[in-house]
Amino acid sequence: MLRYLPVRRVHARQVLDSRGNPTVEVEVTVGEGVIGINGYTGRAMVPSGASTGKFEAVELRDGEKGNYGGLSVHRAVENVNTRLAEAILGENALNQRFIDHKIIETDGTDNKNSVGANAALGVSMAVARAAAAALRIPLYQYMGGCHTGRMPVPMMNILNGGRHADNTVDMQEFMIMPAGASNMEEAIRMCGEIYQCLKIILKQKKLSTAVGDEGGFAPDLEDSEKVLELIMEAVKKAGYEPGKDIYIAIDAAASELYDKDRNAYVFPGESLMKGKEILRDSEQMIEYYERLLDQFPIVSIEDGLEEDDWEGWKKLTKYLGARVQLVGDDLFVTNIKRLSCGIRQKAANAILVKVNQIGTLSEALDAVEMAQKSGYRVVISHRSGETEDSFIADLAVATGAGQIKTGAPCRSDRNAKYNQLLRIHEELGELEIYENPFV
Ligand SMILES: C=C(OP(=O)(O)O)C(=O)O
Ligand SMILES: [Mg+2]
Repeated sequence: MLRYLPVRRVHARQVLDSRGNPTVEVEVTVGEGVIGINGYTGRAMVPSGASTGKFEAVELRDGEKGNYGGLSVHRAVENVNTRLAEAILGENALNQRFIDHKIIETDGTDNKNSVGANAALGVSMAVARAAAAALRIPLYQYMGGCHTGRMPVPMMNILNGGRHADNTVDMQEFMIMPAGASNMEEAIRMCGEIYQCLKIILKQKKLSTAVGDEGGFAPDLEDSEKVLELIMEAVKKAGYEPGKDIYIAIDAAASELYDKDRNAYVFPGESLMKGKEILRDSEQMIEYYERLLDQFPIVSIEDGLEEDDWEGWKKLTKYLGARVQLVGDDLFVTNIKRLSCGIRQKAANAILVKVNQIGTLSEALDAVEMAQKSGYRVVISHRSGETEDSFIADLAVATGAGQIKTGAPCRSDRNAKYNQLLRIHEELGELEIYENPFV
């Protein structure tokens, strides 16, 4: 029986992400024999956010001494090749929690600012991949266990705004959810068809079909209502019924809109398009969401308020929590300390899980477990800066999260995840579970 699988080699290098910025790639080789003969290698690439929460673990970049305008990650790469390698060489790759403990101990800070969350995560994910490879089982099964079979409903971001695009749309993400599909393949097909219909509609209306960071279209539009009307049109044009086959999810990314000095959320694009300044305070934001819920089949609102406004989040949850999923992204940053604070206060009712917000796989899994035990829903998520690594597709299946947010179906960094889900769909066959999380 294989109980001890020693880490034999740890190696990192700098590669590029989907925004053309440097990121960390790590390879970990495990096994008894000579490297390359009896060893198994796992490789992982680390994503990167643009609208990062201020409580996230720290992504280490080189700054003034680096290149790529300071964005290079040579220091993080060096930390993998020296400090983290020393810490885990010879340790058992089958004990992910112990490996992650060694990573956390080596870093020694609260927010991974010593080795860098990018260095930490690259090692953590690569170890999991190598272990799964050595056991010759799929990654989702290694992380999720023998009963794994629940596929995630995609939250597919087809219209980008906020920090992810240079248009006048202030809210960051407008997503479609094929809750009416019967399996993963159908879900991805429905979304893909709607995406193409949206492109045709935008073209007909002489609106831009250029895309934002996550591959969603990024035209200049007046306000969120206009965005949602266009999406409704695209859903119908593709032959689907809004509110039955397709639901809507929004990521307001409100921390990015919040102006502390004015204690209000500023909508610069809407202000520009309407020729007057549009500001909303916390209460007005809640009223605004309520109006949108009355008009459109929205089932999920992420980061509806900013990351420090616990009182606002409590109110938001009290007023709208029974009606809609309220997802904490910047609010929780995949951190069990912040999540338990939210659970205690009844703030939000779901968590967005981004592995690089916390920096190790075990800590991300702890956040998923805490949420699920507390009746909070879970959405596994990509970052706006992504790579061809499809790790989160396996993670979404492994955790049975039921939802995945991983962008539009038109860029290889996003399709890496959808294509992996299609492979898992094929592998699971009739045993696949695909359910509408909102019934
Ligand atoms: C994916 C997101 O964006 P970023 O990666 O820029 O934080 C998000 O805010 O949910
Ligand atoms: Mg978000």
